[in-house]
Amino acid sequence: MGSQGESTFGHLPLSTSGPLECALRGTVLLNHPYFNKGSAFTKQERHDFGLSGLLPPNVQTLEQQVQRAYQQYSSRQDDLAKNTFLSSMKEQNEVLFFKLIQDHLPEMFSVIYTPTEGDAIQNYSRLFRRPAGAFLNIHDLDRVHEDLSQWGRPEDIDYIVVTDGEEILGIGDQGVGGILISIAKLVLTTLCAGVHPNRVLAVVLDCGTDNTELLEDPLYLGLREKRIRGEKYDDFVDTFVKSARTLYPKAYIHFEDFGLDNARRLLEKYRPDTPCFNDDVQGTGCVTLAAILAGLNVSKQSLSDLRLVIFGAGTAGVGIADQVRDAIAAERGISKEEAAKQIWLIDKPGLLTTKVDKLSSAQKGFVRPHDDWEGKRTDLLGVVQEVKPNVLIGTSTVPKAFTEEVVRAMASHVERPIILPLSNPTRLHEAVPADLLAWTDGKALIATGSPFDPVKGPWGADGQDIEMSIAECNNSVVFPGIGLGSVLSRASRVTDKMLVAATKAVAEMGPAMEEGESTAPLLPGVEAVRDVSVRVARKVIQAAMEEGVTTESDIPGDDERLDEWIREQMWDPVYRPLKYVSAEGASREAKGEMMVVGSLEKREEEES
Ligand SMILES: NC(=O)C1=CN([C@@H]2O[C@H](COP(=O)(O)OP(=O)(O)OC[C@H]3O[C@@H](n4cnc5c(N)ncnc54)[C@H](O)[C@@H]3O)[C@@H](O)[C@H]2O)C=CC1
Ligand SMILES: CC(=O)C(=O)O
Ligand SMILES: [Mg+2]
Repeated sequence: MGSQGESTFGHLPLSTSGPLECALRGTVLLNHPYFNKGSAFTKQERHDFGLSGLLPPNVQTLEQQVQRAYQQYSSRQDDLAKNTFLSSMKEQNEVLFFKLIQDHLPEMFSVIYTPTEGDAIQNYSRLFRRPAGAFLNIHDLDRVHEDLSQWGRPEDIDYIVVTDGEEILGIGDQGVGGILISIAKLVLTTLCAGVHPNRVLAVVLDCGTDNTELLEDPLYLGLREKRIRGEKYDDFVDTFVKSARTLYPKAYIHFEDFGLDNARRLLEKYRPDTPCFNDDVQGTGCVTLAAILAGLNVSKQSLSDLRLVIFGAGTAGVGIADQVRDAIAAERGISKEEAAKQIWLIDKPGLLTTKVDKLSSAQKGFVRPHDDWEGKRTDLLGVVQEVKPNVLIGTSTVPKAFTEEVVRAMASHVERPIILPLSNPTRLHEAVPADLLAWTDGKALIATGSPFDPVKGPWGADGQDIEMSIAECNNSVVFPGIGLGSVLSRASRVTDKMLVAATKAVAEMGPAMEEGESTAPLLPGVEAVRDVSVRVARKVIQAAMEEGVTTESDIPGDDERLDEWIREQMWDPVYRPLKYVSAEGASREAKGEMMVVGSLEKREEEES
């Protein structure tokens, strides 16, 4: 990037401060979301960039703009309208967009992410105003490289999120609308981990859709045909990965919301020689293991005591099982096969035993011998009664599957049942916290896939009412930090040890660990996200160094300097002074030829 300078550490940082060179003027500048400051352009800038007469005279601060934007946001009738308002603001003024959300993160998190983003994705073709991100078409294999090449030079992209739209946020196949999950995850990497918003790329691989509602919708914007699978699909994904690697060799590739058959298969294919990560498998595995570790800390148990039942053995469920199994094996010094015996997976046929047909290779590592279960109930209640688990996880998309009977059966065997209903969006949760607490007399240790309000009840030491905060157990707690650490260290791969390090960092920052309080949330909340990301990134970088997979040479050795090095490179939503440069010889950044280059059409009604 043209305006980058040397950092105090003597290497080229990802984000910088100080004046920003800009070759745009007048309305073109006002319509460019990266450079636009709206009413906050200073008098000097208005003079230098030909803005006089294009703005009302009062020069305002970013804080005043945030105040106005928040009022506008609050006046929107419902969460989907708020989500649309924010998307529109992102197209007008990026700094204001990120600053507004950063200042109201606990309130807005669920509007920019699950559950509201799920509604926006379901309505993508109806709400569509302007395109954002890269749309790749399975029928245009020979165009993939060129289509992808428009987003910058080799050094311009740090972070790519790609989806094929098949299994979005628990709402199933959303076809081309999946582009919005790629965009939402990138917004979180910037908000939570300071990844530069202009150095990222959102991609959807359009392979058709099996969602009949979309196929029948005349306004649907994606390929109107059944999903293409098999060799053609694999060639398409492979062409994307190879093109991305060639065009943007430094970029980290984050796979999101691929279908069950593909998520793990693709991860295993590309992991050995690509800096890539599957959030639903690995991110979910890490954050859930962190919640379990925090819960066991409260119940004064360890991984050796763990008896884990997972309801819904799909991408997320098996991803969690893998992560937990590996942690047990490491802690107990036993084989993975032995460690897997502490985990029971349930899917549609009931408990996965050797008698169940059509098991995926990933599920096979966790099957129980059929003989052990001959004549026993293998439904959720039966398994809970038999196994007496201390941890129960839901990744099934079956709402209310954790019934009162199931939960009471669990609580009758363990003092502090750890219960994690993780299915998104909110309406698909296997149970809601208020019920779980009521059925367990406030004993349940809970974390949920989408955010929930605190729950009040008579669970204080002397029976007095207390309010319990409910931790959100969502991969968003951990993937931004893993991505930041991988990008900053330019890791050539994301190894298991890097993931374990990330998990430990999240677990140790959870209030339940830090405060040792039995009513404290199991995981850190959104208000702590940036600190969590710095810690996760530090641990990930240190693990990457131990593994010998870093390609960045200037990484400081000690914790304090490393934290400073990380923080220094995190992007912050602040206005930088603009310095006019003529277009001739100007950098691509100065000419606005970067990621967020929007079309110059008239903007939405919102003022910025
Ligand atoms: N909180 C978080 O960080 C995350 C939450 N999730 C959520 O987890 C849920 C599952 O996601 P994926 O694993 O990607 O989907 P998936 O489709 O791969 O897995 C769902 C599994 O549940 C099983 N299932 C469906 N009905 C069932 C029933 N009646 N009894 C038992 N099993 C049943 C399915 O057969 C499938 O194996 C979604 O709601 C998703 O939003 C996923 C990733 C991260
Ligand atoms: C959180 C997430 O990644 C999912 O629900 O798919
Ligand atoms: Mg996901």
